[in-house]
Amino acid sequence: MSKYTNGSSHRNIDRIESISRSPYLNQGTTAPHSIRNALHTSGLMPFAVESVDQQKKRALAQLRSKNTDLEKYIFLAWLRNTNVSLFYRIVIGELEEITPLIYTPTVGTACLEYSHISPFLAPPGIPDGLYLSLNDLPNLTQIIKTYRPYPYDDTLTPQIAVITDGSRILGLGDLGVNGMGIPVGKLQLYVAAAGIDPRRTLPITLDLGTNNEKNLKDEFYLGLRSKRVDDDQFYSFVDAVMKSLLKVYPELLIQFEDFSSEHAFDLLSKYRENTFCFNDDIQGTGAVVLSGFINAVKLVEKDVHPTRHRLLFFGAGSAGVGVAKQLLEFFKVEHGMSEEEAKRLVWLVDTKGLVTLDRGDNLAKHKVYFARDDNDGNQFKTLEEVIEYVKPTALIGLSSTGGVFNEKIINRMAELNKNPIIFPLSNPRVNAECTFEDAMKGTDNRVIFASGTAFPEYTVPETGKTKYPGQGNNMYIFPGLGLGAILAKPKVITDKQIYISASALSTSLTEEEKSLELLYPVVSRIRHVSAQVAAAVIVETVEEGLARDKQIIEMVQKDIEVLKTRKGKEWDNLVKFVQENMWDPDSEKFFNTEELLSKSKM
Ligand SMILES: NC(=O)C1=CN([C@@H]2O[C@H](COP(=O)(O)OP(=O)(O)OC[C@H]3O[C@@H](n4cnc5c(N)ncnc54)[C@H](OP(=O)(O)O)[C@@H]3O)[C@@H](O)[C@H]2O)C=CC1
Ligand SMILES: CC(=O)C(=O)O
Ligand SMILES: [Mg+2]
Repeated sequence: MSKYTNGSSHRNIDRIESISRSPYLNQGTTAPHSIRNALHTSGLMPFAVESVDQQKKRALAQLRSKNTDLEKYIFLAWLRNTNVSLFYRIVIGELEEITPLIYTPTVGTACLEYSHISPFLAPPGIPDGLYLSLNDLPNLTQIIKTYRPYPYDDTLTPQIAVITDGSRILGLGDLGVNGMGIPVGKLQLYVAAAGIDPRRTLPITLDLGTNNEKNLKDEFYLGLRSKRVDDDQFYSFVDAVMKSLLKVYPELLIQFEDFSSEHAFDLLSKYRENTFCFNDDIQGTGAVVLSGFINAVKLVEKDVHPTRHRLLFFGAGSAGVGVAKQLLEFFKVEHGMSEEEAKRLVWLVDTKGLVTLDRGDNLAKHKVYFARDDNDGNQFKTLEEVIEYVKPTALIGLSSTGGVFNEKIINRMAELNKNPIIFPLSNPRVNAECTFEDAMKGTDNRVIFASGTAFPEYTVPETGKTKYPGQGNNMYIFPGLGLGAILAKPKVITDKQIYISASALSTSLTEEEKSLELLYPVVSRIRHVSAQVAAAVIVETVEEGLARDKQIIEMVQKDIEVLKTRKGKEWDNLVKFVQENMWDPDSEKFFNTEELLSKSKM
């Protein structure tokens, strides 16, 4: 006989057990004795009932006692998988310290080690994310339906899925199923930075094999031990996953993440017109760099007219081309340039040198749009040669090639420009094209800088003045973009929503941040910034007639003109509305002791 057919008292015991073991509902050492009695957990921990502050203090002390960032990552994963509220309380309270531990750079180290560490990240039965392998093809819908990260809390359906196939994890290449750290990390930022309910997030890794020999030879590698499938199998598997996902969760927002570039572009163009989805590396990165670029343009405006910029992209993959396309929109929208004129401001470099139409190789589809045809037959192989030819005002690194912006390159940028814009955006830190310190030293401290992974501030020895690097990472965009879309409920994500998220991020800086010449707001403000990005996305969605949430349509439509200015009390009210809809580990709305007690008696 099944345990569920064994009478109501057994059902109640099952329920009590799943509440007390739920990483979401259990309160650990802060649970009052009334709760411990009701949940039959008295005696399972020492007598003391401590305050939330004390519980946080202990967790932080433990975290800080670890010797390496990977140990900290493992500790934090365990904490998240055993006590959700405590984990997010410390993340939200210490964003600057903890973001680099759950996201880039440490998530890169964790992904490299994922098969070695993942069995130790959570208690049995608590999954880190959903793995879907080629062998699951006949059962996809059933597997998706039964995936339950937190026992008991199964009434809430996921709102956002981040999905990867592990084929291009940060700048680390093909990591196969070890890429799971990325969807897991991104979704933690959705919770911490934008207040998506953690129970409504769905990290997914597709296992279609790996071409990573190191993984294939690693005795502990946990994915399929075969080479990646061909394109036909790839696209039909992804299609089957998409269909099953949307069958089970029709309203789900899907974020494509860290797919190899050609697949990334193809998947986006295949699904974007009819599915609620976006690609973070192409569109999220495009938006975050656009935002930093808008602020950089303002800083150098007195020396370089905005339409006179010359943008050199080192790296022509999903991120490089995605960013170039987004910057093109800026020149068109803000400066009235034609598409052809704006396109002329962009030069791409890949492993073969300057991307030109007459280079003699078969260009990948996504490179053709920006391939130059005005090079008079000349080909430029090295970055030095291209810099001499282009004389860029901005050098943007999305190549995963650590240190390639060497002293000579940085010095040359400083000779060519009063304030060179240098963005080494590759992740994790070891893959950044240069460090902030090198960029400062190589430009007599004149650089306008943003990197994908945070670098420490730099104090100029001669003046004692401290300068702060920008962090041009899509974490400033995707949480707010996703939250705005989830609230407004359009059926698709449009280019205009992406553009507006960049614009809203660029105007979200405080006067103090502007006075420090920052390109991005400080990370500790990311929750407020995401609310602003979300509010702007909501307004744009209503403006485009795509919003489907009645309350939002009513609220926004009547004040739409003033809301578009992102100023005034109407704007403040909309941001407040967004904030009220954000999940918060300290809110009674989400953790209510009385409710817990009544649930245990049901
Ligand atoms: N800051 C942020 O928010 C984000 C950062 N990124 C980072 O951007 C990087 C690139 O991502 P993505 O575009 O998807 O990756 P891809 O692998 O698709 O693209 C890398 C590009 O760099 C080129 N490249 C690699 N090595 C060299 C070299 N030695 N010289 C010249 N060109 C080179 C490649 O050339 P070829 O085409 O010839 O192979 C390719 O065009 C990653 O490190 C990723 O972490 C990505 C998204 C967001
Ligand atoms: C940040 C990010 O999305 C990447 O490096 O791929
Ligand atoms: Mg990515």
